Amino acid sequence: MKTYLVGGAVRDRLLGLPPGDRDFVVVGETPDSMLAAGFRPVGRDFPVFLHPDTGEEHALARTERKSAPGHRGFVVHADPSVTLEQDLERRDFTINAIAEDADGNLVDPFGGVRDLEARVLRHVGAAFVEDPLRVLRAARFMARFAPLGFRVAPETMALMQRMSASGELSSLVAERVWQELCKALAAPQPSAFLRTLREADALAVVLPEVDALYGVPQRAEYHPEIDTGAHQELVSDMAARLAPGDTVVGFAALTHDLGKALTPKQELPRHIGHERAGVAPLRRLCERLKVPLEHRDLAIIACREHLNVHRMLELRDETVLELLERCDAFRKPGRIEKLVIACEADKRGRLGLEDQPYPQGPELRRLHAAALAVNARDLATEGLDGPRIGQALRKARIAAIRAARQS
Ligand SMILES: Nc1ccn([C@@H]2O[C@H](COP(=O)(O)OP(=O)(O)OP(=O)(O)O)[C@@H](O)[C@H]2O)c(=O)n1
Ligand SMILES: [Mg+2]
Repeated sequence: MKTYLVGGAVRDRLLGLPPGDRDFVVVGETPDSMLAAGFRPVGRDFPVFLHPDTGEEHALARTERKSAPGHRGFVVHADPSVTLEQDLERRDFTINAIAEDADGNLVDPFGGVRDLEARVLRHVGAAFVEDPLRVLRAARFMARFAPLGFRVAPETMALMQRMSASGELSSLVAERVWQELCKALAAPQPSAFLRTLREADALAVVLPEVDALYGVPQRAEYHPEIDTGAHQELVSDMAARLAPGDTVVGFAALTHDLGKALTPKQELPRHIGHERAGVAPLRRLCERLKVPLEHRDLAIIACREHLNVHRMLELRDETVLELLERCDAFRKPGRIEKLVIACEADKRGRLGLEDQPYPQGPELRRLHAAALAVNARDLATEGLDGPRIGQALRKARIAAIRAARQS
């Protein structure tokens, strides 16, 4: 069987990055011969099979890579006459179109190694336009590779702009868009995802709520030199630095200020009420992209509460408890940690404040731990019951918060 390693695994090894999933392409086989060799099929529309021992994905060489509405992946036609080169020709980027045989020899007909060395993300050929998702893929590769010095080739950017103008991007299914956004948030520089999509005129199509922040001035006393769009970029990159790979924190950091696009447009805006105004566009975005509940819930909390967390040191003990209650922090204790990091990213994601400490974070963690240590069972043994136990619990928690603050 003629099997080649292809795509991300070859690319990342050549870049000296740790290996991720391995994808293989198989030449000269049919679905039947794969099944006869013990491979297991994946899905219905994919000529992709799992290796009987390793479980790794093996795709038949194919000449079409169209995405179809309603399908998560490609509708493809594979037949045993398709050559390796024909398969590589229809892939997205030259750096993803390098194959490696079992002896470690590279097959690189489109100059992928050269582009890796030159740090260029370049489309392979005219077939690039077959899948509009590739505009988003370009952006998420930039989130990962911009720190290594990569840029998008001008001819590829021009093609991406034409793809955006064609309107096809709006036909992408939610799951595929969310998957690319998630990969960008898990990368070291999510801002490069946003910038690449903006340059390609695609951000307004796939994330209009996020796009709306560009051109909106920031509150003057914070950093008048940049707009709210640039602020969300800095905050997203800071979140990626403080919690690498944590897309729940990353999504909350990205979306915490969506409301600023809706607060009155003044020359020196104060954005009063933006934390409440942001919830509606955030919910809309989450519904459209079918954002998982854990991501959605933290993002809504961060949006509504980020100002309270920043004001943490001045809040009354009762208000701290209310903040914890609104975060559902007693039933979901892991949440406060993530909220704190998203808020820290907001504060430190400001020009000149990158290396400043964020004392509100440790303080909220400490008070949360103190309030969590009070439990209803202890109160029940004091003979309380029903609604009185709820009141007693709140009182005891407020007392615990006060004691922790004074200690
Ligand atoms: N729309 C797409 C999706 C995938 N591919 C090809 O299929 C390979 C594997 O796809 P995938 O695993 O999604 O991407 P990787 O490049 O492997 O990146 P990752 O490291 O995220 O897995 C890609 O390298 C590329 O050659 C493509 O051409 N067009
Ligand atoms: Mg891969």
